[in-house]
Amino acid sequence: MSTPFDGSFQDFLATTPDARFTAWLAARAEPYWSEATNHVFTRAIGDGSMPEAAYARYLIEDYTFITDLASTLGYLVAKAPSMQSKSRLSAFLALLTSEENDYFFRSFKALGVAPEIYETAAQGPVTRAFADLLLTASGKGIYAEGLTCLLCAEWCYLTWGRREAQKPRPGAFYLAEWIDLHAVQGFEDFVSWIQEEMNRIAPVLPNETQEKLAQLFRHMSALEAAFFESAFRGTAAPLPNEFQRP
Ligand SMILES: Cc1ncc(CO)c(N)n1
Repeated sequence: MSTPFDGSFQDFLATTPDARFTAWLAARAEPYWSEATNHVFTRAIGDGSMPEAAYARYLIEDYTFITDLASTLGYLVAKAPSMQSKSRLSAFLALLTSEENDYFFRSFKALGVAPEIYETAAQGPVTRAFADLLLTASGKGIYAEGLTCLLCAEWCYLTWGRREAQKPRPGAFYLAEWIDLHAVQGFEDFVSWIQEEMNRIAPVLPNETQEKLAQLFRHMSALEAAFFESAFRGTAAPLPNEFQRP
Protein backbone atom coordinates (compact mmCIF):
# COMPACT_ATOMS: atom_id res chain seq x y z
CA MET A 1 0.00 0.00 0.00
CA SER A 2 2.64 2.47 1.09
CA THR A 3 6.20 2.19 -0.14
CA PRO A 4 8.33 1.55 2.97
CA PHE A 5 10.53 4.46 4.02
CA ASP A 6 12.85 4.78 6.98
CA GLY A 7 14.24 8.31 6.93
CA SER A 8 13.03 11.53 8.53
CA PHE A 9 10.09 13.60 7.30
CA GLN A 10 12.63 16.07 5.87
CA ASP A 11 14.20 13.22 3.87
CA PHE A 12 10.75 12.17 2.72
CA LEU A 13 10.01 15.72 1.52
CA ALA A 14 13.27 15.64 -0.44
CA THR A 15 12.02 12.59 -2.38
CA THR A 16 8.46 13.93 -2.81
CA PRO A 17 8.24 17.71 -2.37
CA ASP A 18 4.47 17.88 -1.83
CA ALA A 19 4.37 14.78 0.40
CA ARG A 20 1.99 14.87 3.34
CA PHE A 21 3.08 14.09 6.88
CA THR A 22 0.37 11.40 7.11
CA ALA A 23 1.80 9.64 4.02
CA TRP A 24 5.19 9.62 5.75
CA LEU A 25 3.64 8.07 8.89
CA ALA A 26 2.09 5.25 6.80
CA ALA A 27 5.34 4.69 4.85
CA ARG A 28 7.31 4.48 8.11
CA ALA A 29 4.81 1.92 9.47
CA GLU A 30 5.41 -0.69 6.77
CA PRO A 31 5.03 -3.66 6.67
CA TYR A 32 2.58 -3.33 9.59
CA TRP A 33 0.33 -0.71 8.00
CA SER A 34 -0.35 -3.02 5.03
CA GLU A 35 -0.69 -6.07 7.29
CA ALA A 36 -3.33 -4.28 9.33
CA THR A 37 -5.35 -2.81 6.46
CA ASN A 38 -5.23 -6.03 4.37
CA HIS A 39 -5.57 -8.58 7.14
CA VAL A 40 -7.57 -11.70 6.19
CA PHE A 41 -9.95 -10.90 9.07
CA THR A 42 -10.89 -7.60 7.39
CA ARG A 43 -11.59 -9.40 4.09
CA ALA A 44 -13.65 -12.05 5.91
CA ILE A 45 -15.91 -9.29 7.30
CA GLY A 46 -17.08 -8.54 3.75
CA ASP A 47 -16.83 -11.78 1.80
CA GLY A 48 -19.07 -14.10 3.81
CA SER A 49 -16.22 -16.24 5.18
CA MET A 50 -16.19 -14.94 8.79
CA PRO A 51 -16.42 -17.72 11.41
CA GLU A 52 -18.95 -16.73 14.09
CA ALA A 53 -16.56 -17.67 16.92
CA ALA A 54 -13.84 -15.39 15.52
CA TYR A 55 -16.24 -12.45 15.25
CA ALA A 56 -17.57 -12.97 18.79
CA ARG A 57 -13.97 -13.10 20.07
CA TYR A 58 -13.22 -9.91 18.12
CA LEU A 59 -16.23 -7.96 19.40
CA ILE A 60 -15.56 -8.86 23.04
CA GLU A 61 -12.00 -7.49 22.74
CA ASP A 62 -13.10 -4.54 20.62
CA TYR A 63 -15.67 -3.48 23.18
CA THR A 64 -12.91 -2.96 25.74
CA PHE A 65 -10.73 -1.28 23.07
CA ILE A 66 -13.56 1.15 22.28
CA THR A 67 -13.88 1.97 25.97
CA ASP A 68 -10.20 2.99 26.04
CA LEU A 69 -10.62 4.83 22.74
CA ALA A 70 -13.42 6.86 24.31
CA SER A 71 -11.02 7.81 27.14
CA THR A 72 -8.39 8.72 24.53
CA LEU A 73 -10.89 11.05 22.86
CA GLY A 74 -11.61 12.64 26.24
CA TYR A 75 -7.92 13.48 26.62
CA LEU A 76 -7.82 14.77 23.04
CA VAL A 77 -10.84 17.03 23.58
CA ALA A 78 -9.02 18.48 26.60
CA LYS A 79 -5.76 19.02 24.69
CA ALA A 80 -7.14 20.20 21.33
CA PRO A 81 -5.97 23.73 20.53
CA SER A 82 -9.24 25.20 19.22
CA MET A 83 -12.99 25.01 19.58
CA GLN A 84 -13.26 23.68 16.03
CA SER A 85 -10.99 20.72 16.87
CA LYS A 86 -12.76 20.06 20.18
CA SER A 87 -16.04 20.06 18.30
CA ARG A 88 -14.89 17.46 15.73
CA LEU A 89 -13.43 15.19 18.40
CA SER A 90 -16.39 15.42 20.76
CA ALA A 91 -18.84 14.69 17.92
CA PHE A 92 -16.94 11.46 17.23
CA LEU A 93 -16.84 10.67 20.96
CA ALA A 94 -20.63 11.08 21.07
CA LEU A 95 -21.04 8.66 18.14
CA LEU A 96 -18.74 6.12 19.77
CA THR A 97 -20.65 6.18 23.04
CA SER A 98 -24.17 6.09 21.52
CA GLU A 99 -24.79 4.59 18.06
CA GLU A 100 -21.69 2.43 18.10
CA ASN A 101 -22.36 1.28 21.66
CA ASP A 102 -25.84 0.21 20.57
CA TYR A 103 -24.29 -1.74 17.67
CA PHE A 104 -22.23 -3.74 20.19
CA PHE A 105 -25.26 -4.54 22.38
CA ARG A 106 -27.34 -5.77 19.44
CA SER A 107 -24.44 -7.79 18.01
CA PHE A 108 -23.60 -9.45 21.33
CA LYS A 109 -27.24 -10.45 21.63
CA ALA A 110 -27.31 -11.98 18.13
CA LEU A 111 -24.04 -13.82 18.79
CA GLY A 112 -25.25 -15.14 22.15
CA VAL A 113 -22.64 -13.26 24.20
CA ALA A 114 -24.15 -12.43 27.61
CA PRO A 115 -23.62 -9.06 29.34
CA GLU A 116 -21.76 -10.82 32.20
CA ILE A 117 -19.20 -11.85 29.61
CA TYR A 118 -18.60 -8.61 27.69
CA GLU A 119 -18.88 -6.34 30.70
CA THR A 120 -16.28 -8.19 32.74
CA ALA A 121 -14.05 -9.66 30.01
CA ALA A 122 -10.37 -9.45 30.90
CA GLN A 123 -8.37 -7.86 28.08
CA GLY A 124 -6.13 -10.21 26.13
CA PRO A 125 -2.44 -9.28 25.73
CA VAL A 126 -2.93 -7.33 22.48
CA THR A 127 -5.81 -5.27 23.87
CA ARG A 128 -3.80 -4.59 27.05
CA ALA A 129 -0.90 -3.35 24.94
CA PHE A 130 -3.33 -1.12 23.01
CA ALA A 131 -4.76 0.28 26.24
CA ASP A 132 -1.27 1.05 27.49
CA LEU A 133 -0.22 2.76 24.27
CA LEU A 134 -3.44 4.74 23.74
CA LEU A 135 -3.83 5.94 27.31
CA THR A 136 -0.14 6.78 27.79
CA ALA A 137 0.15 8.64 24.48
CA SER A 138 -3.06 10.64 24.87
CA GLY A 139 -2.95 11.11 28.65
CA LYS A 140 0.75 11.88 29.14
CA GLY A 141 1.80 12.98 25.67
CA ILE A 142 1.17 16.16 23.70
CA TYR A 143 -1.94 16.54 21.51
CA ALA A 144 -0.13 15.24 18.39
CA GLU A 145 0.74 11.96 20.13
CA GLY A 146 -2.85 11.05 21.02
CA LEU A 147 -3.97 12.26 17.59
CA THR A 148 -1.46 9.90 15.96
CA CYS A 149 -3.03 6.91 17.75
CA LEU A 150 -6.51 8.02 16.74
CA LEU A 151 -5.39 8.58 13.14
CA CYS A 152 -3.93 5.10 12.86
CA ALA A 153 -6.99 3.36 14.34
CA GLU A 154 -9.55 5.25 12.26
CA TRP A 155 -7.61 5.46 9.00
CA CYS A 156 -7.01 1.70 9.19
CA TYR A 157 -10.75 1.07 9.60
CA LEU A 158 -11.68 3.49 6.81
CA THR A 159 -9.23 1.72 4.48
CA TRP A 160 -10.65 -1.77 4.88
CA GLY A 161 -14.20 -0.44 5.30
CA ARG A 162 -14.22 1.30 1.93
CA ARG A 163 -12.69 -1.74 0.25
CA GLU A 164 -15.22 -4.18 1.73
CA ALA A 165 -18.09 -1.80 0.95
CA GLN A 166 -17.47 -2.51 -2.76
CA LYS A 167 -18.74 -6.07 -2.25
CA PRO A 168 -22.40 -7.07 -1.76
CA ARG A 169 -23.20 -6.89 1.98
CA PRO A 170 -22.98 -10.16 3.96
CA GLY A 171 -26.24 -11.51 5.44
CA ALA A 172 -25.32 -11.14 9.13
CA PHE A 173 -26.39 -7.62 10.20
CA TYR A 174 -23.41 -7.28 12.55
CA LEU A 175 -20.99 -7.70 9.63
CA ALA A 176 -23.01 -5.54 7.21
CA GLU A 177 -23.38 -2.73 9.77
CA TRP A 178 -19.70 -2.88 10.79
CA ILE A 179 -18.80 -2.25 7.15
CA ASP A 180 -21.35 0.55 6.79
CA LEU A 181 -20.18 2.26 10.01
CA HIS A 182 -16.66 2.45 8.56
CA ALA A 183 -17.54 3.31 4.97
CA VAL A 184 -20.11 6.11 5.38
CA GLN A 185 -19.34 9.62 4.21
CA GLY A 186 -19.41 11.04 7.75
CA PHE A 187 -16.66 8.65 8.83
CA GLU A 188 -14.59 9.43 5.74
CA ASP A 189 -14.98 13.16 6.48
CA PHE A 190 -13.81 12.61 10.06
CA VAL A 191 -10.72 10.68 8.98
CA SER A 192 -9.94 13.39 6.40
CA TRP A 193 -10.23 15.94 9.18
CA ILE A 194 -7.79 14.02 11.43
CA GLN A 195 -5.36 13.87 8.48
CA GLU A 196 -5.65 17.61 7.82
CA GLU A 197 -5.22 18.35 11.52
CA MET A 198 -2.07 16.20 11.60
CA ASN A 199 -0.72 17.71 8.38
CA ARG A 200 -1.25 21.18 9.83
CA ILE A 201 0.37 20.65 13.25
CA ALA A 202 3.06 17.99 12.73
CA PRO A 203 5.32 19.36 9.93
CA VAL A 204 6.48 22.19 12.23
CA LEU A 205 7.25 19.95 15.23
CA PRO A 206 10.90 19.24 16.13
CA ASN A 207 12.51 16.29 14.37
CA GLU A 208 12.61 14.23 17.60
CA THR A 209 8.89 14.65 18.14
CA GLN A 210 8.20 13.67 14.53
CA GLU A 211 10.25 10.51 15.11
CA LYS A 212 8.20 9.76 18.22
CA LEU A 213 4.99 10.12 16.19
CA ALA A 214 6.34 7.79 13.47
CA GLN A 215 7.19 5.17 16.11
CA LEU A 216 3.75 5.52 17.70
CA PHE A 217 1.96 5.12 14.37
CA ARG A 218 4.15 2.10 13.59
CA HIS A 219 3.45 0.50 16.97
CA MET A 220 -0.29 1.16 16.58
CA SER A 221 -0.21 -0.45 13.10
CA ALA A 222 1.51 -3.57 14.44
CA LEU A 223 -1.10 -3.80 17.23
CA GLU A 224 -3.99 -3.38 14.76
CA ALA A 225 -2.61 -6.30 12.71
CA ALA A 226 -2.05 -8.41 15.86
CA PHE A 227 -5.58 -7.59 17.05
CA PHE A 228 -7.09 -9.04 13.85
CA GLU A 229 -4.72 -11.99 13.99
CA SER A 230 -5.64 -12.76 17.58
CA ALA A 231 -9.39 -12.64 16.83
CA PHE A 232 -9.10 -14.68 13.63
CA ARG A 233 -6.79 -17.43 14.89
CA GLY A 234 -7.46 -17.25 18.62
CA THR A 235 -3.84 -16.24 19.22
CA ALA A 236 -1.17 -13.85 17.92
CA ALA A 237 2.61 -13.95 18.12
CA PRO A 238 4.14 -11.32 20.47
CA LEU A 239 5.18 -8.10 18.72
CA PRO A 240 8.81 -7.85 17.58
CA ASN A 241 11.51 -6.49 19.92
CA GLU A 242 11.37 -2.96 18.52
CA PHE A 243 8.05 -2.54 20.38
CA GLN A 244 9.14 -3.92 23.75
CA ARG A 245 9.68 -1.42 26.50
CA PRO A 246 13.32 -0.81 27.39
C1 LIG B 1 -8.88 -2.40 17.31
C2 LIG B 1 -9.67 -1.32 16.69
N1 LIG B 1 -9.03 -0.35 16.02
C3 LIG B 1 -9.74 0.67 15.46
C4 LIG B 1 -11.11 0.71 15.57
C5 LIG B 1 -11.88 1.81 14.93
O1 LIG B 1 -12.53 2.58 15.86
C6 LIG B 1 -11.74 -0.32 16.30
N2 LIG B 1 -13.08 -0.34 16.48
N3 LIG B 1 -11.00 -1.31 16.84
